[in-house]
Amino acid sequence: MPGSPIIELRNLGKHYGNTVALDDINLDILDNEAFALLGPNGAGKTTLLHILCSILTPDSGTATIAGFDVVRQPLRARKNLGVVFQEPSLDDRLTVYENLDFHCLIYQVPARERKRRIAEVLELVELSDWRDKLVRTLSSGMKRRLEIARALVHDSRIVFLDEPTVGLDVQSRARIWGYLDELRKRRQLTLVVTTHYIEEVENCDRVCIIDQGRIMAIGTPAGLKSDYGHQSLRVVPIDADALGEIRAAYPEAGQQDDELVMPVPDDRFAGAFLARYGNRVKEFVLDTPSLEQVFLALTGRALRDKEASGRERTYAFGRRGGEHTR
Ligand SMILES: Nc1ncnc2c1ncn2[C@@H]1O[C@H](COP(=O)(O)OP(=O)(O)OP(=O)(O)O)[C@@H](O)[C@H]1O
Repeated sequence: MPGSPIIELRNLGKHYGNTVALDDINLDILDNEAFALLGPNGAGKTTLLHILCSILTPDSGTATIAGFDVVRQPLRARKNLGVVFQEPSLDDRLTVYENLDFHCLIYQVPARERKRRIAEVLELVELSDWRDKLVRTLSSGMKRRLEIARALVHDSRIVFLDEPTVGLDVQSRARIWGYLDELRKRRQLTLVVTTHYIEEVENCDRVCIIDQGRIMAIGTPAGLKSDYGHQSLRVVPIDADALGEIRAAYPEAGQQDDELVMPVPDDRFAGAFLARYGNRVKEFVLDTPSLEQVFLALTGRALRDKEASGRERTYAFGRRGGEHTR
């Protein structure tokens, strides 16, 4: 169960020249919750995570992790943090084991514990059999799993994942969420995830919708849907006459090809429509509120531009030969 705040942001601001990346952000993330930052391209998600990791310095405001200020006490703030960055950051000239061992060394994991912890995280992400393989021989899905293992190996209490599933196929994405769920059952862990896959944030305890550096709404997926979503009725009339008749009766209906979409204002609406036009339609679907609708209502945009950016990144990654040697 989520507990008290473990990450606290107060009046946090960050500019790049004239671009406002974060505008007066106030936010508490709770111990042991799965928290999603959802926003389109350029919303400020990566900037926020980079400030929390002490990679970037904010222009104004404060951010603390477990009570430690990320600017004044960066080492202590980072001690309990595991990070999976958007861009792959493994050393592909080393083996799976060596990557993890090196990370343990940096985080001062005692030598006698290293082997056990590495074996544990490799088992979790199903890479035990790949322990001695060079990272360059792994598929992109396996590399992501290894990065997750690396973020966990120093027993981090908080894990940041910046677009952990971007560029992966549906099965690999489901697998990664499977590991994260399993992990949260095994131990206390706060997950902070940025994603543009709306279906992924349904798994999270709370979702923060961010756009142009500002928080638009925070809540549970169900709470956001009931506060900002709405039901809609989609019908396909039997012919052009029926379509014209229904359009005239419901001028608020939107039209897509031969389908009409009507906002549902109350519980009686669908029944009343059916009683009147039931024999004039060949398809009738009552859509439940979705987070997509919530996002659209709050930002005035769909998340599609973000998808293009994810794809571009994947292509860029492919152009570099699918490898990263940072
Ligand atoms: N180094 C930089 N120099 C100038 N502008 C930047 C820099 N990094 C980010 N920005 C701008 O700041 C804003 C926030 O970017 P940020 O990368 O934090 O967004 P994001 O939500 O993580 O999007 P994405 O997932 O596409 O990276 C954007 O307008 C972006 O163009």
